[in-house]
Amino acid sequence: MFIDSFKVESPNVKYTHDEIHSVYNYETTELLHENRSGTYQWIVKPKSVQYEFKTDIRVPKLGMMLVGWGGNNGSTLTAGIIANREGISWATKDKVQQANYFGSLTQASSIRVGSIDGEEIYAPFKSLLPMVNPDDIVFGGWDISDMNLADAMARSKVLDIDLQKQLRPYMESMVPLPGIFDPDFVAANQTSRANNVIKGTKKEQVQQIIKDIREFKEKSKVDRVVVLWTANTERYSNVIVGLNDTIENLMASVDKNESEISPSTLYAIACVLENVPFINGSPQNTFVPGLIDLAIHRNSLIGGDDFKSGQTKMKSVLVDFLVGAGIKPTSIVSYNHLGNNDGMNLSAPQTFRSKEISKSNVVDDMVSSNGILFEPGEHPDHVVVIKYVPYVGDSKRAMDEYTSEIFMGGKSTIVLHNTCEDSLLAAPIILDLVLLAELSTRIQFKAEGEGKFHSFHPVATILSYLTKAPLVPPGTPVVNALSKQRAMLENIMRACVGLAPENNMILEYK
Ligand SMILES: NC(=O)c1ccc[n+]([C@@H]2O[C@H](COP(=O)([O-])OP(=O)(O)OC[C@H]3O[C@@H](n4cnc5c(N)ncnc54)[C@H](O)[C@@H]3O)[C@@H](O)[C@H]2O)c1
Ligand SMILES: O=P([O-])([O-])O[C@@H]1[C@@H](O)[C@H](O)[C@@H](O)[C@H](O)[C@@H]1O
Repeated sequence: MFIDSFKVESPNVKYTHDEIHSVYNYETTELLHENRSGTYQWIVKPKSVQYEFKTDIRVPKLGMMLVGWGGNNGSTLTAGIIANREGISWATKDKVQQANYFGSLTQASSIRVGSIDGEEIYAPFKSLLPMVNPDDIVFGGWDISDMNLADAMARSKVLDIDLQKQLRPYMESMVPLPGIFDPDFVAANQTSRANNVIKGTKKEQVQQIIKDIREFKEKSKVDRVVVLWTANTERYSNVIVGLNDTIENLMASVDKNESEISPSTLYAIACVLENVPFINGSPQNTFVPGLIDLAIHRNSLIGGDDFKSGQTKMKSVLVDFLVGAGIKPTSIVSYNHLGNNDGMNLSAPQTFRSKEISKSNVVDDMVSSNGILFEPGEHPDHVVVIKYVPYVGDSKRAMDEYTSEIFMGGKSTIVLHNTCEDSLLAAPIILDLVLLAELSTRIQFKAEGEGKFHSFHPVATILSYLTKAPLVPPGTPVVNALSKQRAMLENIMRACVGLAPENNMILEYK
């Protein structure tokens, strides 16, 4: 059965007019490696830590500023939200299609809240905590191409033409602000697009982005802004001692107009200085060490990297299943081709290399979780290929071959083939990233013994379900397995309303 909403009644949860306060017992373990009677043993001690969560339920009016607004993802997301807001339907060759949010964790997935009379009861994911309604989001952003959003939607060739015609009047007046462009960081084939760029030194460019955010806030009367990079994949920046390794060195490099500071890092600096959450949807190392330190120092949310949309999402499910089932994946070969502007930009070796890195590390945590299958340091062969094939446009083809060793020396090969519009996968992920980033800034918590409530660590691991290469604070484990990432997010939100983590035991029926 599906219910629309629910309220938790518990001595551990208090609702006031502006917050939900919950007291939550976190059941965890403490590990010790101790010498007991001459031999070292691992001792695992269950432990319970009491936490308090405070969630501000006053949902702000939210502005979403996209870097690369006029790209395939940016124009598709803008179009999709307007179509949902306006209740637009359109004729396809199969049927009359209604706008929807399929593919969005927050808008189109559900959570289990319990069972009654032998029936499981589910509710919308978004009913867990008050979140911004996508209908109320105000759009803005930057693009190095000055094309308005209606023309950009047509250029991207993603949405049905009947839908595009209906959306055009809403999108024609939306024109991206000039962006920071540096041809050294993207493929040479992108330069012809760059007719809308911010001039000046790097310091002046950062100042311009700050001014843009302030003016956008003022004009659109939003309370909060989240900025998200969905612009071209850049090459990796070189991380160099003295250049970008500390806050001071990074800021001094901006002042000195050092060429190795990338456009994405400049946008991120501006956001951190303005205390505006900044999310990186592409694979490059925007978050150089000096920037991570700056975000920590100013307690300003940063999250990334690289939307986990298609092939990699499948990989973080399939390899988790294989390793969890005691099957040993030994070779993973992932190939895809696509013909959109993203594919064209990735045809240069240096930008492809950024993607190769974010797509390759995704199985590491699953492999290292099973020492029965894998020796320390042993990894499956893992190859990632991307090719640019203009004819297929945004309709990405992904082909994967997984070979595994099974019982008694047997071999199992699984082959997957997926054809799908890349931007229709990414757009709902962008929406979720922005909504969840905003929500997480309204949550405060403290563990027993901690005097004051505080926010989550500014490096937002809570967003990792949505990214290929989750950015984590130094010394924090990276989790790529999709089910674990989803459970982490859902369980933290459940804790905020005093609900236990979903444990799937269903003991009441055993
Ligand atoms: N679609 C997916 O499934 C998916 C998944 C993961 C990551 N990504 C990443 O998302 C990004 C966007 O993808 P897309 O298909 O929309 O690409 P796109 O090329 O269609 O759009 C990128 C836009 O960014 C603009 N741009 C480039 N550099 C800029 C800058 N410095 N400042 C402002 N604007 C700039 C371009 O003019 C373009 O309009 C890519 O980096 C891609 O790798 C996409
Ligand atoms: O999420 P995923 O399908 O593994 O990865 C995708 C790649 O396969 C594709 O080549 C690239 O252009 C997209 O931007 C995205 O990164």
